[in-house]
Amino acid sequence: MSDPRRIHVIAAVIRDGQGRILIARRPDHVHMGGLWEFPGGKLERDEARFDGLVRELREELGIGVTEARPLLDIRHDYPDKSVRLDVWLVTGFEGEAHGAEGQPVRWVSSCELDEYEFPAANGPIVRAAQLPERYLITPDVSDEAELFAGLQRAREAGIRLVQLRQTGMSAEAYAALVERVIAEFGDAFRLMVKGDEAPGWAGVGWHLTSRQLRELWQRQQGRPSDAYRGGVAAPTGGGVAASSVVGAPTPGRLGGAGGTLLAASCHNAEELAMAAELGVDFVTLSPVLPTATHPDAQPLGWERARELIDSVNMPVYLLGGMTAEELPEAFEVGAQGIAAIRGLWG
Ligand SMILES: Nc1nc2c([nH]c(=O)n2[C@@H]2O[C@H](COP(=O)(O)OP(=O)(O)OP(=O)(O)O)[C@@H](O)[C@H]2O)c(=O)[nH]1
Ligand SMILES: [Mg+2]
Repeated sequence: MSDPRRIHVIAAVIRDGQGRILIARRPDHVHMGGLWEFPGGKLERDEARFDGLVRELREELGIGVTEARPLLDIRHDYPDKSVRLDVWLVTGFEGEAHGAEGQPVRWVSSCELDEYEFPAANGPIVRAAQLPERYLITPDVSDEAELFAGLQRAREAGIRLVQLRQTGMSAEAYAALVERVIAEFGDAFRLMVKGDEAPGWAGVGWHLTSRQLRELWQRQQGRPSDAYRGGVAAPTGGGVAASSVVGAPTPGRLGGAGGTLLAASCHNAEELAMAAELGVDFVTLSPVLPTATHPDAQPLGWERARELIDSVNMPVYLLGGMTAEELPEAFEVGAQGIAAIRGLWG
């Protein structure tokens, strides 16, 4: 299972009370020298992961970790070495972080992360650092006032990522609704929309159905990246974010937190692999638990969810029977967090 030649690295996304994140610059002479990184280093033999995290942050930054949880676990093969980047989110620490080994360190907002150059493996880590732990998918509601009241409650509950999922609407009516939601909640939410092509509104992301994911993946096979990008109608308003990750293996990607997020709905290993190959920013994986809306669907269960999350290097939101109560279990199996319709619709 685990390859003994793969180097197990613990890295930390450290978030302060204002939501800023700490990055450090790697010395010029080391592997990936001169690039920015999330502080951390190699786990020692027989060392527990949390102990390794605490040790590395004491050595490199002079801080004592008091609160942390796993954020993302990725495997990456550089030409000269293979790493497992075991990334933790640190939300509590004692002491003032400083470059204890002489390295420059900087506190930056999550959007500013896009402006720094990181090693190639770091793209998904940057995305995980920028994405919240709850992803609200709006339920079908009969009237717009009810929808807006629910969105207002979501905003007050601190929800920041929302998919506007209104079924049975014409494309025109849906587009008009999106514009009213942007006018009312544009600053509060990262909005994700459905549709046959990439949305044209600045900052609004596109959430692919699994059928669209498959079509997009098939169209991309054997095509140069430009053809792919042209083929899916790259967003006009938001623009395509320049990838800040050196040598990122994601030709033709539409994603980028500063630009337009691209997400996909996945249900199995095959769809997850397609999403990974397309370089989407994040996915939902469902159904994890039985739900009233899909009583016939066979739920994955937590252990299968864990295996599937482990098979890809992307932030995964678990969907299906999720409420905020399931968050600790979702983190435990390696998820970015939970996605829900009713479970997050206060
Ligand atoms: N700490 C850290 N390492 C990363 C990141 N991204 C990434 O590809 N790596 C790779 O993971 C490995 C981590 O090694 P490191 O140099 O930090 O290890 P360390 O602190 O234990 O130092 P050491 O060289 O003194 O043993 C390097 O090959 C580095 O290129 C990141 O964001 N943070
Ligand atoms: Mg290090």
